[in-house]
Amino acid sequence: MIDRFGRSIEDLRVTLTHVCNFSCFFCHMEGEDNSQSLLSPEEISLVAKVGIEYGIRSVKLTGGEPTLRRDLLQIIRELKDVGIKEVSMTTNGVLLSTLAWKLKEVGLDRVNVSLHSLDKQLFKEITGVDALDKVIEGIKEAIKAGLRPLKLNFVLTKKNISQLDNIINFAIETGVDELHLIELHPVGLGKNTFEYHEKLESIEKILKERADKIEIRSKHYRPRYYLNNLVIEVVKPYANPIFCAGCNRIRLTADGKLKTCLYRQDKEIDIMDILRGDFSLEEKIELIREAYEIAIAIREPNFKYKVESYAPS
Ligand SMILES: Nc1nc2c(ncn2[C@@H]2O[C@H](COP(=O)(O)OP(=O)(O)OP(=O)(O)O)[C@@H](O)[C@H]2O)c(=O)[nH]1
Ligand SMILES: C[S@@+](CC[C@H](N)C(=O)[O-])C[C@H]1O[C@@H](n2cnc3c(N)ncnc32)[C@H](O)[C@@H]1O
Ligand code: SF4
Ligand code: SF4
Repeated sequence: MIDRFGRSIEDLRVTLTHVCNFSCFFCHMEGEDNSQSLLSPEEISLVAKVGIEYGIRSVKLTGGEPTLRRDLLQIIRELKDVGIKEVSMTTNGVLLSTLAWKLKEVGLDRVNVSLHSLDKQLFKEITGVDALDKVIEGIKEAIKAGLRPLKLNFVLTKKNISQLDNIINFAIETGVDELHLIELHPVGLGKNTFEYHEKLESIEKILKERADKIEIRSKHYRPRYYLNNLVIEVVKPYANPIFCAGCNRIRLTADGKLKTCLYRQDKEIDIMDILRGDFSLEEKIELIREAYEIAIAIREPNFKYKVESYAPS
C-alpha cells in the first residue's frame, strides 16, 4: 500500500522508552515529548504484526536508550515470532558488552552504535558521561556476537568534526561494517543547538573523489561510499526533499501513537485506547488496521520540492 506521494511503508521505528543514561547535548528523542509510558512487548508485537499486512518488513528499536528496557529480550523475541524479517536496534552502546550475545540469541539481527568522539574528554562533553571505554568494549563484543552489519552513528557537529578521521580509522581497524555520517538536525534538543550544525558537503566531495564505488540506497535515497572495507553512508535529513521522497518508515511512539514523521506532532494517531481498551483481539486488530490506513492516507514528506506557479504579467 502506498501513500499519496508514491511511498510504501516497510520499516517500523519503535521508541521503547524516553529514559536515557546519557544526555547528548543535541538529542532529538525521535521528535517525541517526554513520557513515562511504556508499551508492553505484546502491544509492540501486535502493532508490528498488523503492520506486516501493510508492508512492514523490518523494525528498528530506538529511544531514549532501548537497552534500559528490562524486557528488551522478550520484545525482540516476540517481534521475530510474529514474522518481522529484520529487527535492528540503535543504541549508545554502553550496556552492549554484557548484552550482545543475549541479543543475538533471541534474534536481534544487527545494531547501530552511536559514537561521536574517540577523545575521552570530548565524549564526556557531548554525552554527559565518561563512558568511551565501555562503548568501545560494547562495539567489539557486538561484532564478535555477529550483530552485523554493525554500523557506527557519528553525528557531525562543530564540536567533533576533528574526530572524523579517527573514527574512520577506528571503524576500519575494528571491523565495523558501516559508518553513518549524520547531519545534526533541528528537532527536540537539536533545535536549540543548531549553532553547532556543520554542513556535510565538503566532506562528501572528498568521499566522492576517494570512493571505490558509490551506491544510492532505496531508504531515503542515501548515498553510500565504499572505501576499502568500510561503507560510509551519508545521512542528510534536514531540508532534503530527496531524503523524504525515499522515506519508507512509520513510527510507534513510546506512548502508543502511530507517528507518520519525525518532525510532525500533528500527524499522529493515538492507538493507546485501542491497545488498552476493552476489545477482543479481533476487534483490536481491526482497529489497528484502520489506524494504519489513516496513517498512510495522511503521511507526507516533511520536506518537499515546491514548484513556483508562474503567472506572466
Ligand atoms: N529526518 C529523519 N531522520 C531519520 C529518519 N530515520 C533515521 N533518521 C536519522 O538517521 C540517523 C541514523 O538512524 P539509525 O536509527 O541509526 O539508522 P536507520 O535510519 O534506521 O538506518 P539503518 O540502520 O541503516 O537501516 C539518526 O540521526 C536518525 O535521527 C527519518 O525517517 N527521518
Ligand atoms: C535518539 S537516539 C536513540 C538511540 C540511542 N540512545 C543512541 O543514541 O544511539 C537515535 C540516533 O539519533 C541520533 N541523534 C540524536 N539527536 C540527533 C540530532 N539532533 N540530529 C541528528 N541525529 C541525532 C543519535 O546519535 C542516535 O544515533
Ligand atoms: S542521542 Fe541517544 S544516547 Fe544520546 S541522549 Fe539521546 S537517546 Fe540518549
Ligand atoms: S518524511 Fe522526511 S523528515 Fe519525516 S520521517 Fe520521513 S524522512 Fe524523516
